[in-house]
Amino acid sequence: MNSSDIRATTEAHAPVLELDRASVLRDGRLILDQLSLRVATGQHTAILGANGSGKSTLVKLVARQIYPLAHDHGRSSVQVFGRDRWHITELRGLLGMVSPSLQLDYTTETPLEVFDAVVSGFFAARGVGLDHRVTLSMRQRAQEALEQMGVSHLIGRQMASLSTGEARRVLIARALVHRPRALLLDEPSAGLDLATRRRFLESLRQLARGGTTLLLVTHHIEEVVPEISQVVLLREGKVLCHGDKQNVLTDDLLTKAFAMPMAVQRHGEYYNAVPVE
Ligand SMILES: Nc1ncnc2c1ncn2[C@@H]1O[C@H](COP(=O)(O)OP(=O)(O)OP(=O)(O)O)[C@@H](O)[C@H]1O
Repeated sequence: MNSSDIRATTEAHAPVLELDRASVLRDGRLILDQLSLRVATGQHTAILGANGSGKSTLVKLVARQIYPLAHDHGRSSVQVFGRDRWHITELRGLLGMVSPSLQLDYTTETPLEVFDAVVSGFFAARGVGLDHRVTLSMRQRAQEALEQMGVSHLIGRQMASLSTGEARRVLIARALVHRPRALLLDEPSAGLDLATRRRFLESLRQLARGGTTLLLVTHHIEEVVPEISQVVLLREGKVLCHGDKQNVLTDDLLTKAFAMPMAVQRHGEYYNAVPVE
């Protein structure tokens, strides 16, 4: 099945993500404990939590790198675009993913040129191999995605030579070659300076406005771009609270989530939180 067939057979209105009491056990420890949440198409969402709250585990669960405990009633507790079974390359066509560990894989010293890094997204491969048939339309799409992320000037450079912010944009361009319905971004602005972070967040806003559902997993409240309406707070592998951003980003709830007195600040359409002395 090619990616357009997959798109056609995947319900257009199925939620991006639906967790129904999903639990994950690792090394005998319950790391995610009966997590329930729903992200509808177009419902840009941030999943926030302190270190160790279970964010990376949740990302792995959605990416099908790990599996939840089975329910007695048989229905899987994790549905992505209305399905629980996915071939990973099929899933990438609909749900683009960028994470710090992916970035590490693509910026090692093993040579990889920027355009190849992006166009090889069509083959879910690291770079273009002899058995890959890169069509003209793939090339055009890769070029468009690089332009969309403002990094087409980097074509010809090696991935290992890019700054953190440049590499992050290139990897988002790679995820965008399929025109995914949603993007799952794990700690997207980690390692970016303040100005680069703001510019980067502006490009995420444009993607959101263009119809790509954003699913942001982070402990940085300031990454919650204005388009994000829903916030899920995780604490110790459980959903502490989820709902509209203005009801969740409160002193009281963030104090509980981070186990430290916190004060929420608003800067225009952005939020921040600082520990209270
Ligand atoms: N394979 C594993 N075996 C045992 N414990 C694990 C395993 N993977 C994660 N954990 C534990 O599960 C908890 C949640 O880990 P996870 O990496 O999901 O948290 P996180 O919210 O992503 O943290 P951070 O923000 O620090 O990356 C942590 O206490 C971690 O030590």
